Amino acid sequence: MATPSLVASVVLQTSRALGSASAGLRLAAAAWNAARQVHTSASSSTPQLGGYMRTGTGTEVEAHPETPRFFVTGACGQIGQEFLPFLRSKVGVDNVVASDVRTSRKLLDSGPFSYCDVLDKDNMARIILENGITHVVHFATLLSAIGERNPALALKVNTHGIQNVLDLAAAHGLSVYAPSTIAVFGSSTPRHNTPDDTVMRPHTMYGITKVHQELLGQYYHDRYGVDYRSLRYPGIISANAPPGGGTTDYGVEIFGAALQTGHYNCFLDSDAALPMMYMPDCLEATWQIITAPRDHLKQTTYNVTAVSFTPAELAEAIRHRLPHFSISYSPDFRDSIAKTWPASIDDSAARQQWGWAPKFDLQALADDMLTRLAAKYKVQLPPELVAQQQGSGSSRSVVAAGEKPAGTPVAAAV
Ligand SMILES: NC(=O)c1ccc[n+]([C@@H]2O[C@H](COP(=O)([O-])OP(=O)(O)OC[C@H]3O[C@@H](n4cnc5c(N)ncnc54)[C@H](O)[C@@H]3O)[C@@H](O)[C@H]2O)c1
Ligand SMILES: C[C@@H](O)[C@H](N)C(=O)O
Repeated sequence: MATPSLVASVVLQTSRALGSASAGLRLAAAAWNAARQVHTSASSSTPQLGGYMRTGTGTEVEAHPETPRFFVTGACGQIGQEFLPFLRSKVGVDNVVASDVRTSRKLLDSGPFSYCDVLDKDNMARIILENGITHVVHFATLLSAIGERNPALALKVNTHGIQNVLDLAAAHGLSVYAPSTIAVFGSSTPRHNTPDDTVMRPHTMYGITKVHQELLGQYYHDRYGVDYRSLRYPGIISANAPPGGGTTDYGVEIFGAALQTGHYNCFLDSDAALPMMYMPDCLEATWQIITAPRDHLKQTTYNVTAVSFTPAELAEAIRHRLPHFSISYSPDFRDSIAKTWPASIDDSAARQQWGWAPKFDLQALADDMLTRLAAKYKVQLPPELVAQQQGSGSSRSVVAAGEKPAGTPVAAAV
């Protein structure tokens, strides 16, 4: 069966090749709409057009909109802030409704925004119906460290949030993308090259709620036909938005400290190896899984990674550009969490089934972070890094599909 994702992604790729963005979007919208009607009528998930309270029969007006329309929860977070402009550049500003329980001037000025607490299912239903939403991107979550500070709230937000999203998806025939995490694994999981399908006995409340999310997504897919897709992100490193309270946050903080004070006191120990990814790779992976042809996907959740490194190795990559940078270590409870997570993960299924291939290795990531943050903090960078960045136009290190990036070799990240 031709899925909306398949048809629209083929059309988007074709239009990209033709170099015509607006024509491409129109084509994609038409193809998406045609395929979506086939998909919806053939799906085992019958939209309850009278709403989930079954108060009437409703009309089809909002069920088959002209274009894919996205609703993003937790849009003010580290990933949401960067995914929002990325997604809007692909599908159009007005086809993406951002939401969160907080906001910013930038977010409000950038396109449609609605206040939405993911615990409030009625409000979420209202936004979905009023805006003709077809896809939910669910980012609203409490991360690992903040979750250990308030486990009861993490349990509530993380489990009820995804349940509300999935219930509404089943009721209204929506597709759902909700990321998972390497935190689903625990100390009894194989720690190196961790496969997709393995022991999941996490020790944090965050990890427990994400195992629940993965299983619930699979259940709604199998039972109600919900097109649920998920990636297990590693730690995400980004220059624009600050991280939201996780164990991998050191990987962002270290750059600000290096440029502003020349020293960083790390809350993980020097040898705490973790899988990581730079934000541009995270955005691409997310778009790729959302638009991947349904029949290419053999599972609902995939491991994805780019590079594995320890705090000491990241410090070395920074010192390569800023020789005076120094680091000290004061491991706290986050180090204990990190030690229960994989040092590296196996993402070969993602590579084989839908073509996942990261572009940034450790040094490329470090160089790009330093360049962007130096501009933000108005700090002078070493001339050779400036020259190299200007010369290449970008510090990307393209990694061929199926290869591991050239950072720390996975086997050595022990
Ligand atoms: N950032 C990473 O390194 C990383 C790694 C693995 C997985 N993930 C996953 O990616 C997703 C996004 O993570 P992030 O790093 O952007 O998180 P974040 O903490 O930066 O952002 C989460 C957002 O959710 C919002 N939120 C919290 N409670 C809410 C509620 N009740 N209703 C609505 N919004 C609420 C917060 O205000 C915040 O803006 C999460 O599912 C997370 O598990 C992130
Ligand atoms: C790994 C991930 O899920 C998040 N960055 C955290 O540390 O909690």
